[in-house]
Amino acid sequence: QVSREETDQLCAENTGSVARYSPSFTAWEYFPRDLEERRWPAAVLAMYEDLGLVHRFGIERSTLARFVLMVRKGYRDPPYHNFSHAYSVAHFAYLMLKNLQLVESRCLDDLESLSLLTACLCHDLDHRGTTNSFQVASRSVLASLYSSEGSVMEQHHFAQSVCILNTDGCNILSELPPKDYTQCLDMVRGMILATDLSRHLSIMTELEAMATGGYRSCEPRHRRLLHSLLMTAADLSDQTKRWLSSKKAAKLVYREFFSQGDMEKQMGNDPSEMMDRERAFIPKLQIQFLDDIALPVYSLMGSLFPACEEVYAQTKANRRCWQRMADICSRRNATNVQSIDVFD
Ligand SMILES: Cc1nc2ccc(C(=O)NCC(C)C)cc2n2c(-c3cc(OC(C)(C)C)ccc3Cl)nnc12
Ligand SMILES: [Mg+2]
Ligand SMILES: [Zn+2]
Repeated sequence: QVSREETDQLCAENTGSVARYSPSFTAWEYFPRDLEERRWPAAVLAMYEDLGLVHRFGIERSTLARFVLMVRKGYRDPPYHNFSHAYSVAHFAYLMLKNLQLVESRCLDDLESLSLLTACLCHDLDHRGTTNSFQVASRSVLASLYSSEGSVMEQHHFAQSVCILNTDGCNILSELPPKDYTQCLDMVRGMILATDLSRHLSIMTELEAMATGGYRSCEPRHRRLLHSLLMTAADLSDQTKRWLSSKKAAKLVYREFFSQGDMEKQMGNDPSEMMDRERAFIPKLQIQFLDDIALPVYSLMGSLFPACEEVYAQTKANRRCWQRMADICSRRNATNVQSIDVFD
């Protein structure tokens, strides 16, 4: 649980305007992890307030403070999938809501805005730094619980979110009428499940059709598709920031992948190239990941929301940097993660 003084201290924080955290807090290029770590919970409170969600849904400040502190406690400390990732993903959702005016333009309503920010904050709760397939291969408890429906980790992340909401004094949705409460939880569940890569890949065709034909807010399917796209755009947002920040984030992802690969070797299994520190050539893998997964997401965002073009442009710029690194590294035939440190 969370101590009383911690909650009171956070609650007392005059979170005030978001400019207190940085003059560029609402800029696409702002890297939220540049804010000192102990101020992240206060910045999350400020985002809920700045979006008008505290007032609109009658959220008690102390409840929101306890909720955010419980969520922070609910994250473990793997290299990448820790609270700093959750906080960054929530910040990007805030940027999209703010800069694309998703509620003002009636693409989303208030309840979807509340669901999106909350889903982002909770979307990787209790992550162990290993993938869904590793859960199944290692016969983890989570696999025994969830592998029949797939999305093992994402189902667990949602279950953990519900646990926190059901903890005394942490239910930020308690003032919602029953219908809205159920709808919000249902949307948070769909949004968290949308961050399973295989689910994302399975809706790419529908997303492209929606981007070509235009978003129709009157169609429930379009709204669900938009929820999913916004979640993946937020989940990958490290790749839309300046080069050094996005490269550093990528290295943390590979630190997780490589330690999973080490465990797979100990289990007598052969890890995929991406997980194998002996075989992986990160620049090439990153170019593949950006081309196959990240760039299409921001290209779709750019075609649905012109104000998002610069995000797509920065991600393309980062891909060019990986290409330059691939050319230089392969000339020096330096292959593994240590060699790319020379660019720090
Ligand atoms: C820098 C960076 N490189 C990555 C390289 C590879 C992969 C990967 O999973 N490849 C699997 C093969 C089968 C293609 C993910 C990477 N990745 C993610 C990420 C994205 C996720 O899924 C959504 C958000 C739905 C796209 C889910 C989990 C993660 Cl860790 N975040 N940052 C990264
Ligand atoms: Mg995840
Ligand atoms: Zn994530």
